[in-house]
This record gives sequence, structure tokens and C-alpha cells, in this order.
Amino acid sequence: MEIRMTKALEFYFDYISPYSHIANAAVKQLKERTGAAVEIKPMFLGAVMQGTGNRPPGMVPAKNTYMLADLERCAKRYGLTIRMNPYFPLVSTRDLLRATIGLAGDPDKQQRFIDTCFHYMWTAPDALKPDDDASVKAMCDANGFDFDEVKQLANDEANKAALKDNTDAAIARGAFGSPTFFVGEDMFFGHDRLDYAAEALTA
Ligand SMILES: N[C@@H](CCC(=O)N[C@@H](CS)C(=O)NCC(=O)O)C(=O)O
Repeated sequence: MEIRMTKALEFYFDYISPYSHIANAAVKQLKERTGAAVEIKPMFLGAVMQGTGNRPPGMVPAKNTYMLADLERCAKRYGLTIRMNPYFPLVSTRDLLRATIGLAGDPDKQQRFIDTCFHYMWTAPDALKPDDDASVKAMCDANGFDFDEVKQLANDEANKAALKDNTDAAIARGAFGSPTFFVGEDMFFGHDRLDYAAEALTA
């Protein structure tokens, strides 16, 4: 059923975050179910962590153990499987995030690129190394994306500035991790808070 919504859901994420992979699937379901307007906001989680004095949950051993089991459980609900990325966390996702911003003019292609990046980061057997040209090219070639275009979008100064703006805005608005949603200035952290964000869309 289509529900009338005047507000948009802002979806801040980084490919480095496996919970954001699950959130991407959950947001797509929400969009299909309700017709919600979603604003895609790639942000660089490393800078968010640094800017807020936070640290990734995976760095706390007890949280890391819990997270591995929790991710598997949550992914199942969306028909996803999750495996750890062998290059995590010593990689930069900045180029892919900048390229994602550069694809905003073609929302279907942008969404396909987002799905593909998350899939290769956290699900596909041939794990993506997001800052390695050969690895990104292999992903692009296998999924109908033009690697040269992706590279050009990643190097584009406007896309670099937009990623920094998204990241700075996320920090300024109170974000400390990924995924983060905003409905107006109400913030929701985690894919498991999407229901609350959806409620705020109709309030
Ligand atoms: N419960 C949240 C957990 C999300 C989460 O832990 N995200 C990580 C990155 S994968 C993060 O940014 N954590 C920051 C924090 O826990 O303070 C969910 O289900 O989505």
C-alpha cells in the first residue's frame, strides 16, 4: 500500500560498514512497500569515527564476537549472506563513495552500483578490495559498469567535495556511526531503527 509521505528519509552510509549492507536491503524494501523518498548520502565513516571520538565496535573484542553472530542473524531476514571482508578494516572506501555520489543523476544506475559495491564488500566470494584498481575493475567488468567512468567520478573534485560535505554534515547533525538515517533533524542509528524512521516519515 502506498502511504502519503511528505518527508524524505536521508540514508547515510559507508561501504566499510556491514550493517549498512543490511540497511541498504531494508531501505529498498521500505521504498517498495511505501514509496518513501530516499536521499542517498554516502559518508566516510573513518572521518565520522575520528570526528566524534568514537571507535568501530569490531575493535572491542566482546562486541566483535557479538557482532559476527548478530550480522548473520540480521542478514538472513533480508535474504543476504554475510562474510567478513579479508581486507577489512585497512582499506579506504572513499573512491567508491565519491563515484556513488557522481552517479546521482541516474538513480537506477546509482542504486545498482550501491547494491554491487555492498555485495562485493560483504557477500560475494571474490571479496572487493575497495581501494585496489584491479579489484574494482573486476567488479565493474562483471557487473556492466565502466571502470574508467567510475575512476573518473572518484577523482572528480566536485564529488570529493560532496563526500566531505556529507561527512561533515553527518557529524554536525550528531551521527557517530553507519548506517544513520535522518527524517528532518530526527536521527536514527542502525538498520534496526529503520521502523522508527519510517514512523517519523508519516508523523
Ligand atoms: N545495531 C546497529 C549496529 C550498527 C553498527 O554497529 N554500525 C557500525 C559500523 S558497521 C558503527 O558505525 N558503529 C558505531 C557504534 O556502534 O558506535 C544495526 O543493526 O545497524
